[in-house]
Amino acid sequence: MAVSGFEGFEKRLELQFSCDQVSSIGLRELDFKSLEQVLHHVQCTVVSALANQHFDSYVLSESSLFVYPTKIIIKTCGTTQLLKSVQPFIRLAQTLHLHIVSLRYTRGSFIFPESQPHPHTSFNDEVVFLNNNIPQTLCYRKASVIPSKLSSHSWHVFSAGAGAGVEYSDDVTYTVEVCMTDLDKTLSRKFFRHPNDGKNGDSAGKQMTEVTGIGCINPNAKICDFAFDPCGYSMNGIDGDRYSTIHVTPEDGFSYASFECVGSIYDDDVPEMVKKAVKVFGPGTVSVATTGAGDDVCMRIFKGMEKIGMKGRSWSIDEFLAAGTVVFQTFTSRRNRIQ
Ligand SMILES: C[S@+](CC[C@H](N)C(=O)[O-])C[C@H]1O[C@@H](n2cnc3c(N)ncnc32)[C@H](O)[C@@H]1O
Repeated sequence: MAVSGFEGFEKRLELQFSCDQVSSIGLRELDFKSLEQVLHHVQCTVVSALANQHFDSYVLSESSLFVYPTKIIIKTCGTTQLLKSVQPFIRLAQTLHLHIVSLRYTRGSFIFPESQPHPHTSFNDEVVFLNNNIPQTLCYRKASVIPSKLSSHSWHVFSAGAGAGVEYSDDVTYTVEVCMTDLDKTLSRKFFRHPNDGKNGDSAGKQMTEVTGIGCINPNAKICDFAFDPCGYSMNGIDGDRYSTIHVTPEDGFSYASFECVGSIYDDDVPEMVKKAVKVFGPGTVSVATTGAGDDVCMRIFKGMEKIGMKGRSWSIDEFLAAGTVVFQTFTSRRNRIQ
């Protein structure tokens, strides 16, 4: 951990691959040892895993990894070097005759930016690194920092694709990334372990899932959870072909929690899930970045947040040829106002 405190804000990478003849399991064919070697470059490890017929999910020492037949999603926090996984993942996929067709990198604003190692020393450094480490075939590129009215919350996006709209052309799903800071202190305490409780990371995590209400956010999801010692919590939820994930840094002074899930334009349970997830933490500030959803989904998220006492502070939109529309909303709790 950095001397200042633990950096909760995750870096997130989504890599989409394609192949002339994709086997039914595609990237899921990669052996665990190869994945561990990539994670070694990033500087994190697997602490727990869960899979179904659609994808594999891993809880990491710093956040999560999801492996689908043609897609990898990895988010890591702390001082991990996430972008060092780009080339190794592309090379591993090539061994299965899969080639990369799009990449999306997103993150919020670090609480402790000065503690980040290269290439995460600044967004500019990250963009230079990405431009130098992805193939020329990903020629539709754009980097943007989406601002908000809260100086502590901006949304950093880099997207690259082999064709305009290649990633989302026939995709009916969208992604919601929620970042929460200044968590309610009483609720945060639930993410601290009890000394000598005789539990391990898995059983303590299971108990946290139950007592905090996280298990009720999507009652259909199977959950893989882990409690860190002395505090901290991570979970992956799997529901058919959709994942959800929560990570919690409960320490006072730099408390942070994130919720991420996938929605479909054909159903409308995501705004309700976002509302339930935010209620678990009672945060002072919340940002919600929605990628590839329509206005009505964003409006329902906005209204849901206002219903639970959050005041909408900003709503910004940016367009990415390779990723679609990104809507970035911020909120503050009516219990306090943080600039
Ligand atoms: C990995 S978890 C969740 C990460 C997530 N991005 C977040 O901050 O919400 C981080 C929390 O676990 C705690 N923790 C305890 N042991 C840890 C370990 N070995 N590796 C990473 N975090 C650990 C940290 O202090 C922090 O509170």
